[in-house]
Amino acid sequence: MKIAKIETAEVNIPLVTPFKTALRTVETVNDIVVRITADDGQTGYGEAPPTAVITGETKGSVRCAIEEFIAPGLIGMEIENLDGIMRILHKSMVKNTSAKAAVDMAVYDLFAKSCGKPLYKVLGGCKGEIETDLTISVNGTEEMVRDSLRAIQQGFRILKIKVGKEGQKDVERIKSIRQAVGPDIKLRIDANQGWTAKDAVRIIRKLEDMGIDMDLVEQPVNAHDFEGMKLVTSQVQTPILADESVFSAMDAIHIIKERAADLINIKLMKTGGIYEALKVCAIAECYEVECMIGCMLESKIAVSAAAHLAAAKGIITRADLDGPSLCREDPYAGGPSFLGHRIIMNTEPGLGIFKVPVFGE
Ligand SMILES: C[C@H](N)C(=O)N[C@@H](CCC(=O)O)C(=O)O
Ligand SMILES: [Mg+2]
Repeated sequence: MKIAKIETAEVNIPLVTPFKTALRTVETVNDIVVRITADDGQTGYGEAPPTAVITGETKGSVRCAIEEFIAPGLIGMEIENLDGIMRILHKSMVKNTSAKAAVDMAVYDLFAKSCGKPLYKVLGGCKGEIETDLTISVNGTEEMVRDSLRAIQQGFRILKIKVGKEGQKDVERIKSIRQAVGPDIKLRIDANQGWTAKDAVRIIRKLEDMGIDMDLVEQPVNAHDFEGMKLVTSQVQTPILADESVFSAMDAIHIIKERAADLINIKLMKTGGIYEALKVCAIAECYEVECMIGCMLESKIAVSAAAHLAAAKGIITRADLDGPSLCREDPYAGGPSFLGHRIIMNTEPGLGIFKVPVFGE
């Protein structure tokens, strides 16, 4: 089975409510999708969100990277030569990790289809189901409490609370949500780089002193502030998760060896896809550092690829794969079922997705 054609298109899906973090506010999932067609007519799908504030990519840069730099080197290659494809893909240009991820997942989709198995089984996994959290956007405290209670009514047992706007208000936000949801709901706190290291230590310690239990605090300080990450990790009890600080396997080695975080958030859009994400998993396994699998504002194609990786790897113990739950509609057919907090893996080969309307299917 050879790669015959690589196409891109744009998908636009409104969100249920605006998605707000310390870095940005977004109202729609407006991503680039990829279709790779093999010479026997089989298709593989991928997706890349233009998360300029995190990866530096835009819709235009993703399309240009795929069409002008990545695709030309891959046309005609045998899908069975997965290692060769990945080496060429990753050498095609530096950075542009979301563009690479979209092509990488479409290749893995086709590879798994050629094996006749769902991707997570090809990757050696056997988890048929995984649990995701749901993100609560950063807003006024009352609105965040309301959104948290609604999420619980929908069945979510883990909430990812966005903060990082104003230190004192963030303490109020987290305290009020904990009081409203009770002790059994897990709270993950994501500051999206919004605090200074000293702020972060003060805020987290204050919450700890009030007896407020947090599953983890994600990316408290600037992505490049390794010393800050190290300081926070060493000064608080709550586990610190590196998100924007870890893109590649080399970043993971650096963060882990420096003890600059307790946990790592793997996102295909940061690693450049499954191939590099597997290396991050291997490194994390060596050091027994647990990982979370996360997503950007992605629809079901990209989040399905992440779910397959999570279903395959034991070192991924947490999932923040709420992209499809944040979308108002699901335009695709097939793939894992996203039923609130439950993600049930597909039994069909590959990612399982078989209809992507923007390609006229
Ligand atoms: C959507 C997911 N729950 C999430 O919060 N992802 C990112 C932010 C992604 C974005 O801005 O698109 C994160 O920081 O973990
Ligand atoms: Mg994050």
